[in-house]
Amino acid sequence: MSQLRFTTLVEAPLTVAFDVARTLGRPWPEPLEEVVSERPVRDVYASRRRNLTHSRHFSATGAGTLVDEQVDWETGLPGVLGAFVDQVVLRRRITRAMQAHLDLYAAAAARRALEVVQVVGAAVVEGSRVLVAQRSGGPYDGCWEFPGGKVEPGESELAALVRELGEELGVVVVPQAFVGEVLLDGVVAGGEPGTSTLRVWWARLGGGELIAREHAELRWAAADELDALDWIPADRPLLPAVKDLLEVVSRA
Ligand SMILES: Nc1nc2c([nH]c(=O)n2[C@H]2C[C@H](O)[C@@H](COP(=O)(O)OP(=O)(O)OP(=O)(O)O)O2)c(=O)[nH]1
Repeated sequence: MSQLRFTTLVEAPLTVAFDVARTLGRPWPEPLEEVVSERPVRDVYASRRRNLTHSRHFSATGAGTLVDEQVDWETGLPGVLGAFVDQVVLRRRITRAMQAHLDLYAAAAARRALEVVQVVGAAVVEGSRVLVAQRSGGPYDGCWEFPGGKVEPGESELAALVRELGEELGVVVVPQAFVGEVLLDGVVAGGEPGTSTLRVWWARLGGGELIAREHAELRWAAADELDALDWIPADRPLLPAVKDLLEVVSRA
């Protein structure tokens, strides 16, 4: 079996990176059959006739979505001819097709990302506790969340994080590192349901006095208290990463 791997960093949230990749289709004219699809993290396509498999894995990073692709193929032709076709002819064709496709894809995803409202949240850590906030009013009334909000047009994600925490809690925060990203399946700011995501950053307090200006309650929660809170459901997949963060920060 021959194999090629490609990685592309796309300036787009997970959902956009995934959806645009699927809309553009495969780098080959020949249709492939879908084998696995787990939006927004993974898809696998295969062609039985050519014995070719194309897998993509999408993961969130601080700089955007990392798309990891792998192409496996085997013509099944015997002997030296088979080795030549697999190792030289097809390898060259697949490389060329992928490179042309990936340039177009990254540009299309970055353009589409500008139309999607992004939400940022902060995991503010002090010692071995993280700040959690209870929403007041609206569809998630009474649910716990990471304080933050929507990124405004033209604003950077981290500028939005600092602004939102200043507005909501009266504090200055200093972002430290990216924690994780989850899909928001509801409508955010009138956008298409399921396109926005929440990206959470570890942050430290840099000044000011905490005040709940918009929330019902603020609480410093230890790792073993997180699961029992009534979270906005979309946030739950982030809890393992936040617990890991608490462990690392409290040990440092
Ligand atoms: N801030 C925050 N929002 C979250 C979380 N989880 C989650 O699903 N959301 C959703 C709820 C809202 O639909 C959207 C964020 O909206 P928001 O109301 O907090 O944003 P905002 O401060 O910019 O709001 P606005 O009043 O200016 O419209 O993201 C979370 O942990 N933190």
